[in-house]
Amino acid sequence: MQLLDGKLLSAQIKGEIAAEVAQIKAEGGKTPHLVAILVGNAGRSETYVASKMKSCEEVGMHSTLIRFEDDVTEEELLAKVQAVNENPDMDGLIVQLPLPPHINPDRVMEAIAPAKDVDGFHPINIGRMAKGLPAYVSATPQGILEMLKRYQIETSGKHCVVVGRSQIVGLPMSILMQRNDYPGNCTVTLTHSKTQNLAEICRSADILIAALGRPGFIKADMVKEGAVVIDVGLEKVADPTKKSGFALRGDVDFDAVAPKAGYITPVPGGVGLMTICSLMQNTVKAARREVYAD
Ligand SMILES: Nc1nc2c(c(=O)[nH]1)N[C@@H](CN(C=O)c1ccc(C(=O)N[C@@H](CCC(=O)O)C(=O)O)cc1)CN2
Repeated sequence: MQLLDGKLLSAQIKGEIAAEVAQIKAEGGKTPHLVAILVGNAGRSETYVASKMKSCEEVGMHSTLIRFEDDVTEEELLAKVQAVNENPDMDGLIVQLPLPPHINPDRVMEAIAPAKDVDGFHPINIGRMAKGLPAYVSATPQGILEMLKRYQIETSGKHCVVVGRSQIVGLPMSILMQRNDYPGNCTVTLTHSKTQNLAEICRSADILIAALGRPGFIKADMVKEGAVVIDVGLEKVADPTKKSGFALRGDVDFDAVAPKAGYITPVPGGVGLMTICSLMQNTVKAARREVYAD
């Protein structure tokens, strides 16, 4: 079994981004600028946004955090999105999810200018990605592709099973793994809560991507010997053995599955860290106007 080490890769990638940003600056170009909007403080959103801001600083990029209380109205939020859209100094904009229940996330995502949508959640970016056109690809799927590439994992002709059909991970991942490119050219099965014979389908996977948000759901008897196992889950679970009283767990029962897997991502230290790197990479692209020209 080989560990797919997100910590190691993200340190490498951040070094590469820092070098690219330094070069842009040396050539008199514009410093990439990421704006994050955080509404309230649901779950671990505060931690994730803080990590995004810190990463920008580490690679020499500008960042701005805009905070709203939980009771912000959708109109107020949309007005701020519009203001960032119109600000030429701001290259990329993300709105941290989840949003409070009174705000429609689809309406907010659609309000972000596609050229600044570095999360790749706007329907135009999802559609362009599906058609294989230049687009911002959502950060977690892009981070997984980067991981497969950097560990030179063969994907062509393999059976890739994606567990979970979320719009930000499962669905885009299934589209990306079937495209005629590397990583890709897989035969893909996208599974979800209504899928029958899930364990059997998972057992037939050469590449198993678990993104359903249920800690420890993927057990050893659901995994083929030698499979590549990618764990997107990240949940806080009670753990009395820890000083904090909790631990972070993925969707895969790591201790049971690891001895059977060919490659496996740890949680934490796997896919989550790659997500932040992809966001940085997309923001550099946005500053360079690589995906959408002015
Ligand atoms: N606007 C967005 N909202 C959300 C996204 C997203 O891509 N865009 N994805 C997730 C959360 N997420 C990014 O925002 C995210 C999740 C995990 C990590 C990460 O670094 N994980 C570390 C552990 C960190 C910790 O909790 O201590 C790891 O896996 O090692 C970064 C970003 C939902 N919302």
